[in-house]
Amino acid sequence: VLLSPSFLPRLRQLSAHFLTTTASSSSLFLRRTTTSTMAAPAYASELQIAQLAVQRASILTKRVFHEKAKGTVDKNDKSPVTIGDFGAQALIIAALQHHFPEDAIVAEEEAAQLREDANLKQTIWDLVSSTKLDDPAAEELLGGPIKDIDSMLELIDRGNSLGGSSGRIWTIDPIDGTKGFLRGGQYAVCLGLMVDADVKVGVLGCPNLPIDDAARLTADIGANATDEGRGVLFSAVQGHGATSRALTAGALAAEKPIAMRAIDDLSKATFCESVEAGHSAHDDQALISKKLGITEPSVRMDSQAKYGSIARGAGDIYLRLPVKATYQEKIWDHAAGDLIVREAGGQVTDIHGKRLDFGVGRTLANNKGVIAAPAAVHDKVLQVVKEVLGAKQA
Ligand SMILES: Nc1ncnc2c1ncn2[C@@H]1O[C@H](COP(=O)(O)O)[C@@H](O)[C@H]1OP(=O)(O)O
Ligand SMILES: [Mg+2]
Ligand SMILES: [Mg+2]
Ligand SMILES: [Mg+2]
Repeated sequence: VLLSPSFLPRLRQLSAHFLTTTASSSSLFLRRTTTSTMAAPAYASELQIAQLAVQRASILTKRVFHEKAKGTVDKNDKSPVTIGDFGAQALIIAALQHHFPEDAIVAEEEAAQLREDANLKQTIWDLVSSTKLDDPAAEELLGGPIKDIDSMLELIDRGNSLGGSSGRIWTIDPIDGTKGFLRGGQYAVCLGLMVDADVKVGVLGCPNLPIDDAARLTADIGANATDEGRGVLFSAVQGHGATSRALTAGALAAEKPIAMRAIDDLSKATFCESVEAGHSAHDDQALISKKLGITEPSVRMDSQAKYGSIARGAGDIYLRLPVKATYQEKIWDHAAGDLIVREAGGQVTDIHGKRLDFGVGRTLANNKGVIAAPAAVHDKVLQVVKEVLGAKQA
């Protein structure tokens, strides 16, 4: 068994785990857990690697924003994609490849465009090869630097899995909310692990959200702020709750459990939605909010930062009603946020009340729209969504 190929990745995980616990802490307890027969918490290794990988990729995105003229290039679908998206995806996949080489990966970007553009490729390589966690043990745990420029392209293309309903599949959105990122507003670096289509681990890096979990969402969230007091890393493991911690440039900061706000009076709820009117139906959402008795205007923000924000009670409800019947949501836009909200005491469904189905490929082909709310009031919100959308069809 020890020499079988399938045991090798596990062996690497175990030795990696030992390395962090001994290198980053002198705690006897931590060291004992790695050597005794005590069971490690579920997905502990996956969670730790995912958190550090997202943290390292977040450093790269911040560097792109601050150091570069944002490097916007056109993708075929005309969405803004930056050197940050490619660079962050390369760094995350490098860490996954190092620890879990047999896992499949569904990631948003692909390297085809870089292969044809030597300048762009070189710009991204310069960034990727010089972005490190400033904690040497943590950086070493992620496998250190990528070998060369061709390896970087191959790593980016490792994210081309078609997804599916069986086995271990990671999903990555290296920059979610590219438009928010370009505006200096909200965006998220997103990573989730699904096992047999069930999200087991979810991590969201939100460099422009306030660190303070108690900061309520306001209309100018993240606008033109400095980095001071900002940057949060949300995480969840299925069955083990959700947490937040400050996003750092090195080792992981101390974590705090997070929970959705208990709201018995829906009129006091804060609801959030996309900035982009093309991504969700602002008019329908305004009507639903009004019917729920909410008098405050919605808080508009880009990316899965919305999921993280409601999970920690900074807001309460996230509505994403379809604009076009044909658009299929992508799994990387929802996997981590779905788990984080549900582990914080929320419920996430589509507009028909169905849980999001991550097992049918790269898109959520079996779902339309998203409704995320505290579990106790989700049914009420769903009922109003159905009323409003039903009335439109009638
Ligand atoms: N027509 C659309 N409807 C819903 N979501 C969309 C649509 N077009 C793009 N998106 C995706 O919505 C996400 C951003 O959501 P939000 O508006 O909540 O910030 C992005 O991942 C974006 O994809 P892309 O990254 O390809 O631009
Ligand atoms: Mg995109
Ligand atoms: Mg996205
Ligand atoms: Mg993206």
